[in-house]
Amino acid sequence: METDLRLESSLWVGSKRYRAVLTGWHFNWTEVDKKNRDKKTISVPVAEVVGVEEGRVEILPQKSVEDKDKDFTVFYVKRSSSGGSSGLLWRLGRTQFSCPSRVLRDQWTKHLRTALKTHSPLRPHRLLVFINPFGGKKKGRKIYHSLVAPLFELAGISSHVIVTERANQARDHLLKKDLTGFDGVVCVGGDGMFSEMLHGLIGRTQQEAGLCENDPAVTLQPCPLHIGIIPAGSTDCVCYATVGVIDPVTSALHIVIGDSQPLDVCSVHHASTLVRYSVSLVGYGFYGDVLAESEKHRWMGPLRYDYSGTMVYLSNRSYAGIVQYLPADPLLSSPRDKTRCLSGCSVCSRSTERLFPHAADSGSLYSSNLSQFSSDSEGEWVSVEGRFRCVSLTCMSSSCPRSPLGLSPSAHLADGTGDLILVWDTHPLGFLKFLYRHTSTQDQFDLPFVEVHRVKAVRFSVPSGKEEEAYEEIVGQSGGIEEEERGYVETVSRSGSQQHLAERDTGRQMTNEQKTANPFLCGLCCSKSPSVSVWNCDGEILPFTEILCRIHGQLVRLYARGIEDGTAAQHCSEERDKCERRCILHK
Ligand SMILES: Nc1ncnc2c1ncn2[C@@H]1O[C@H](COP(=O)(O)OP(=O)(O)OP(=O)(O)O)[C@@H](O)[C@H]1O
Ligand SMILES: CCCCCCCCCCCCC/C=C/[C@@H](O)[C@H](CO)NC(C)=O
Ligand SMILES: [Ca+2]
Repeated sequence: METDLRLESSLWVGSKRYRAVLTGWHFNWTEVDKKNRDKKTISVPVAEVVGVEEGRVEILPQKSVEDKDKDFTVFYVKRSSSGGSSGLLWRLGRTQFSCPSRVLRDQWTKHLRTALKTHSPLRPHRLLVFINPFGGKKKGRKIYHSLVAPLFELAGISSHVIVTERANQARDHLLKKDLTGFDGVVCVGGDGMFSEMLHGLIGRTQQEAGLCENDPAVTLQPCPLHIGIIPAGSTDCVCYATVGVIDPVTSALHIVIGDSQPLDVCSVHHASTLVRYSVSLVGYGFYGDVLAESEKHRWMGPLRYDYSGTMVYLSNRSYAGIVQYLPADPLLSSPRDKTRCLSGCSVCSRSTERLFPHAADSGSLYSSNLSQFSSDSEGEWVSVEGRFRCVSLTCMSSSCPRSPLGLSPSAHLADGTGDLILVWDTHPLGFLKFLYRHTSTQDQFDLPFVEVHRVKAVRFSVPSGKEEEAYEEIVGQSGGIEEEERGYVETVSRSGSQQHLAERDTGRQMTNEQKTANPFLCGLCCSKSPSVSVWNCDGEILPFTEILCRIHGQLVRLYARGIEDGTAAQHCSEERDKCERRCILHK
């Protein structure tokens, strides 16, 4: 009874008879009672089948095969609801089937394997894995070998593993070494390790394409290799924001089945030079200060962020700045439209068509000649000046366990824009309210001193008097912050094009930047407030204050699928669980 990939037959799970059907996209099995009536159906998308093995196979705690020649075992993604994860937590499901004959068993295994190949074209075959042995609780090696490697083996993925011996080893490897034959790279660590992957892969891709990363106006080439993140750090924000949970097994399963999530990347430039790339937060003021303060208390572990957050909050600082931004098209989406970027997000899908208009013709996302920035940069820049508690630019929601909806709950992972959040100076209780709203579902933008703009580029500079003032602070002649300057400065002006803006990053500014880079680092221990903060770029402190940021739509791809809508995914999984429980009871 088979046509192409379709296969249908009776199979047994334990003592129960099932009618099993492979339709190409789905593998279903329906319990049939003694009167031939259908009972519950379990349906697994072929794309979520991890592996198919002959015999009765277990892989945990270690691989064992009972070679019954009429049996086969199917491993697949099973959604778990434990810990309130709404089905975002994935586990390896396993069902052992018995066939009436060996011929039928071979037909099933052959058809299922062919269906996998046909319907999951992005499954990796060969991966380059970097483990940071010192990340987080220093469990990277153990996490990889006990939880991840068995899943890779089951899925037939061969991996080349490098345990790093120094910071930036992974980045340098990706920049210089032969990467032929690899489908993707995987980091086992935290956001810092992910950042190494990001810089290595983007840099390598631009080198090979002959593009200059320093020029913010250049359209960068998207990276051909996918990035997988196995969370094993003390901050795993990128993993949380793209998968929805911080769990090595879930992330390994997303890699194994070849999920693909494009991601916007922000390039940060100073004086016409690339400083860093970011996917999450580029933040000045509060978030920069918290990071700088937390560096002094690394020994506290992840608790250092809470401690430093409190200290910085109590220090009650605001900073003068000029923020210029290039708004994104307001007709496409808005940071206050109350939507969430979920798996299969329509805003991001429409952006793919806009960002890669020729991809459908050529069959590849990577072969189109992009002009996303140049064509859209015709829009006008907006300029605001005043004192800010914080200035944050985030390419994604930047959700994390501390702030489950994130810095900008309606931001999109892959729409080619970022959200610029301006928190003007306000009284301490107002700012506390703003911070507190990050932890709840209350709208953190519904406050009179907060603005949010969906943007394609941002430039930040310090008012000219402040540069000199900051310099004087270093050499000990400064007068500090002038009280009457706190609060709004109602300047909204229009300035020239992005090209023009880049040209205005002069050598003179760079000299002053270097002068102003350091005073904050001793800020909290000094009695006087510094007049400049530092930039927090995905958890790294930038050495410059005056920067230009530009968002590059979908520059990299992760082995992830964004946040799934819990209810739909959960329903299928619960049905599957019920069936498995019944089978176990009847054994
Ligand atoms: N073998 C190594 N020795 C020292 N540093 C390393 C090594 N391998 C990677 N690193 C660096 O360690 C930094 C932190 O690593 P990672 O992000 O994996 O862990 P983390 O615990 O989340 O980090 P953090 O301590 O910043 O919270 C990264 O920026 C990376 O460059
Ligand atoms: C009164 C309660 C105050 C609680 C304030 C909680 C605010 C939480 C906001 C978290 C934002 C996290 C943004 C993400 C940052 C990452 O990019 C970066 C890299 O890991 N992490 C850090 C710590 O900078
Ligand atoms: Ca975005």
